Amino acid sequence: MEAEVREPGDALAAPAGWRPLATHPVGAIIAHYAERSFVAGDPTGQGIRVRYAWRAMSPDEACVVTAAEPAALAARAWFGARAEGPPGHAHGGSMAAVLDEAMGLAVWLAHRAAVAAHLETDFRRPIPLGTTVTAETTVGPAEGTGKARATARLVGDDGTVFAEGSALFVLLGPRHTFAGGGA
Ligand SMILES: CCCCCCCCCCCCCCCC(=O)SCCNC(=O)CCNC(=O)[C@H](O)C(C)(C)COP(=O)(O)OP(=O)(O)OC[C@H]1O[C@@H](n2cnc3c(N)ncnc32)[C@H](O)[C@@H]1OP(=O)(O)O
Repeated sequence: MEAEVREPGDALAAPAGWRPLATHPVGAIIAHYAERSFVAGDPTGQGIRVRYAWRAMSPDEACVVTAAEPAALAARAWFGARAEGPPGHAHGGSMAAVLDEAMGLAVWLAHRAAVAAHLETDFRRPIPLGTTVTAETTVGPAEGTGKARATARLVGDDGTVFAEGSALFVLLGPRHTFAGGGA
């Protein structure tokens, strides 16, 4: 039987100073993708619920210069009973999945469509089921022929850092074939 887990209520709302992702011109496309994704695609389910937000970056903050409107991406993420790993706590894979997608979409927003080539995760503290955290992301500039590094961390509302991730993304170009799907 699944444990009783506190519902997020309004906790998934965008943090102060942030706006829903769908209100950004590129973010609207990303939000469309997120609606179908394994991570954010079940906004009322008992697994992971994720809601993305963006804010404009000031010129001195924007290490990314390729985007027309440099924007930072954050997510609010809630871990429900179906995201369980250790009893009463979030599965590490669910935490890594949130980090991965938040970084990936941050790279999309900063550069263009990309996929993760390499992902690292440090689990710092267990996340009790029913907790809502903020996924904070940073994205570096484009490197070489089309790569970008990103970081993300899952932070509780009391400042607890639950997990940290870093990843290398390959920016998709004409030689890549990720536009379609299915076997
Ligand atoms: C309309 C448009 C729709 C588009 C629609 C897209 C749908 C996508 C949505 C995703 C939204 C985000 C979601 C969350 C992010 C995921 O979770 S994405 C899913 C997980 N990732 C994957 O499935 C990717 C699987 N891997 C691959 O397809 C290929 O290995 C890759 C990553 C595309 C790279 O292939 P490639 O471009 O042929 O690679 P290659 O030329 O060998 O390497 C390019 C560069 O990357 C480096 N590199 C490659 N792999 C690695 C590695 N593992 N470690 C270190 N360096 C590496 C190479 O050394 C090289 O560096 P340079 O020589 O340029 O300095």
